[in-house]
Amino acid sequence: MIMTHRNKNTEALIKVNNLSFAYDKRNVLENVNFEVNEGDCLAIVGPNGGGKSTLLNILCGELSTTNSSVAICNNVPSQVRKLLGYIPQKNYYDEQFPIKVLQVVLMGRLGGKGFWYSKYDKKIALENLRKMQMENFAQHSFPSLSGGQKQRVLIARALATETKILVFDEPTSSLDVHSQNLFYDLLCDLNKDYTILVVTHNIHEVPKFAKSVLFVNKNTDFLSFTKGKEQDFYHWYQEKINV
Ligand SMILES: Nc1ncnc2c1ncn2[C@@H]1O[C@H](COP(=O)(O)OP(=O)(O)OP(=O)(O)O)[C@@H](O)[C@H]1O
Repeated sequence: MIMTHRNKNTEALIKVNNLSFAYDKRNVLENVNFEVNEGDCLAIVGPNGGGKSTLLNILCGELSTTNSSVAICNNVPSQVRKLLGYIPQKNYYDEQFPIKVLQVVLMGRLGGKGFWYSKYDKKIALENLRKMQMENFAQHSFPSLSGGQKQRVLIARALATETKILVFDEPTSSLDVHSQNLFYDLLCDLNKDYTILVVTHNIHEVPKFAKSVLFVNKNTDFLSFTKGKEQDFYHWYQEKINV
């Protein structure tokens, strides 16, 4: 297992440099440093309350920092929100609201231009539904889909923003074992075209998809993952969690 340092030949997509963040003067992230290269598939792990969601919110531009400690493609996150496609753990639609699958994906095309979609937007939405093998569900009611199908639609919505980085928050928490395995196959497939970040508590699933791992517990530690060296990863994780 090779620890911590990255190949510097390519410029990192995400650069975090001496990031600290506090809620009400209480630091929840302290002196955080890491980089994510294009094509990486990064698992973000750590205990409850360690700061994973806070870090994601900063990367997605939802929480701002006072200095220039975070750069996405050399920009401040809030200026390049479209570069990160966030796929939430749960969907936040009212389960009774009769929104169609295609309308959910078209939301990925809203970009400060109001609720107006062009033919091109519709083409992009349908193309991404096809990629997720959900094209035949375009006119179905979104709330009527299964958890796994909803997840594929939400991925299609993120892809429709023409994003570079896909960000998953606890993606397998409501999936059965078969759907989890299908999801990890899908993740590896998506990773051919997109850089991926996955927040997970499912440590035993990490070796199925991760190329690197970030442990977050106020501070962070970064690990490059080597296939076949899973035991090294588990030891590293145990050491971190027992501190
Ligand atoms: N909006 C907020 N205001 C004040 N404190 C907050 C807020 N959001 C999170 N916190 C606190 O910040 C700390 C980090 O929370 P965060 O949700 O980032 O951790 P996490 O690693 O994502 O946790 P989990 O694994 O439980 O989802 C926690 O102590 C939490 O109580």
